[in-house]
Amino acid sequence: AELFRNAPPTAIFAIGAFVILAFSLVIREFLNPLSKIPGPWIAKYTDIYTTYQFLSGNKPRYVHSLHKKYGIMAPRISCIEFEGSTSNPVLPIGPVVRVAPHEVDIADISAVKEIHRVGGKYLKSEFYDKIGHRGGRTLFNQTDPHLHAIRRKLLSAGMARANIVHLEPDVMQRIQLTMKRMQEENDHSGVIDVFKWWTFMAADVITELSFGQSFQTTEHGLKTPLITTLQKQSFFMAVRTTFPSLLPWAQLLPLPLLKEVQAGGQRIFHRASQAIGQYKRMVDSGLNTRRTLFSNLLKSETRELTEMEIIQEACGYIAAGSDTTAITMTYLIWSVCRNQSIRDRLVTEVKGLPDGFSEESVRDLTYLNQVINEALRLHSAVPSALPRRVPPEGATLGGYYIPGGTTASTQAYTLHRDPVLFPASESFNPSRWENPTKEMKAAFMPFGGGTRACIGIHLAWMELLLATTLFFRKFPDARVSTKEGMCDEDMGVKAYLLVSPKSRRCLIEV
Ligand code: HEM
Repeated sequence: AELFRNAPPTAIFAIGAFVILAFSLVIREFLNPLSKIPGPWIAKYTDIYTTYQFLSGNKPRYVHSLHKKYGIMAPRISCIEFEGSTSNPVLPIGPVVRVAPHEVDIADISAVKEIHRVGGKYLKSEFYDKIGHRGGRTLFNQTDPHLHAIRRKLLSAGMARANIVHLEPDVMQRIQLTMKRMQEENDHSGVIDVFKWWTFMAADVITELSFGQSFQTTEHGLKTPLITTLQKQSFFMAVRTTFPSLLPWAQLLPLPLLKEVQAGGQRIFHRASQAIGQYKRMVDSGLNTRRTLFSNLLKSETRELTEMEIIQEACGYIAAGSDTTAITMTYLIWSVCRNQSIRDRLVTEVKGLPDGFSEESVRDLTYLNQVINEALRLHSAVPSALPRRVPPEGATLGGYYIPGGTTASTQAYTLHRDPVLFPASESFNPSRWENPTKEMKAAFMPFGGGTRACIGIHLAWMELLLATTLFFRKFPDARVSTKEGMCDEDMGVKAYLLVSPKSRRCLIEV
């Protein structure tokens, strides 16, 4: 009391305001239905710690640790039911955890399936509004379901399996060139940086298929600013979505990182607009009749998207279709090369193919498919939260009522590490896919799911099948190098929306 009597009025006012604020926060939290959901205390009041984990490239691991830690406190769901089957009645990880005041993460498979259902009501959250460079809208970040459906319909024909099959020769040639260039690097320096070459390969495939002409990074073999941007784009996306209001001021603020993020987006946009402009002129003058992913959209009689919309879509394809494939291939090669028995079994299978094999003939190779599935499981290129908004009426997910407007995220990192479905989940074991259960298949979501599932899945699978086969046919003795200080730590993961190896390299000796 003595202290208060002598305190200046401003201090008393400040303390009073603080007490009232703290009290109202506690009351609000007490009345909030989300307060029943287990999670760390800080997540009830602020998203600051989760944002810190996101910007540090650690959010998927952090959220997974919450599922493990708070699993014990969660109400038990009697079972996860799928048609005709019942799984283990005890969930070993928490089905729902709170990660921020208005965000929960869901690992209960039935709830995940409901969220990512075709035609479902869980729309992409406002997180996606902030992804595009200068507010650009693409299929990937469109949050309006009606506009998304129109755009998806337009782009689906190009990405359909029937069309992708026609593009196989281009993909095959590009991968063959990548093998040749890898061999040259090995002859020259004794090691191959496969992360670099897969990034070149994937960037060239998607640009060639989009514009009828690749950026030719495989030919030049140089890490151009564009390639560096692609390798850093996941981090750039994290910055863009965390500080959206600062970005328009990037040129005026003394923050080099913001300038770099803006310049990166600008670089991809500039290259895409040049390439689309050139391709369109050739199509208009009848000089280029090569089939591409955008052929139909560029024909003058059926022009349904403006040139600007096609450029933005092409930027989206470059961003979504290059790093994802390159990362998957890099971790696949690294994982296989670390285990001689896995490598030898795969080599035996692919060596048996005749020269001049096609994708058709590798599509059903048993062990090859198991290896790819396991790489997509353990080293998902998109392991992180795919945030969706709970519909206005609210929903019961994983045994909890979640009010409308809450962000319900799901992350492949946790789904792919369910210890019941994937025992010894941290080990790379392709044989676990010999006889996958329905539950394993349901939990396996490397390409997302439902209406917003990856449109590039057929192209991605074609690249993964052909690149893995060609690599192990050409380099049957491939092993992880220890030259230049290469060690497991280099392959530690930085995970934003996409992952990348910490050191941005993966050295292999062949
Ligand atoms: C191994 C390679 C790939 C992986 C793991 C992958 C993964 C994913 C995932 C998880 C999503 C859902 C994202 C979300 O819900 O927010 C997605 C969507 C998407 N992906 Fe892929 N992707 C791959 C390759 C490709 C390729 C080659 C393309 C080619 C352009 C592509 C284009 C897209 C697009 C445009 C979307 C948005 C679809 C929509 O919202 O309708 N992806 N991808």
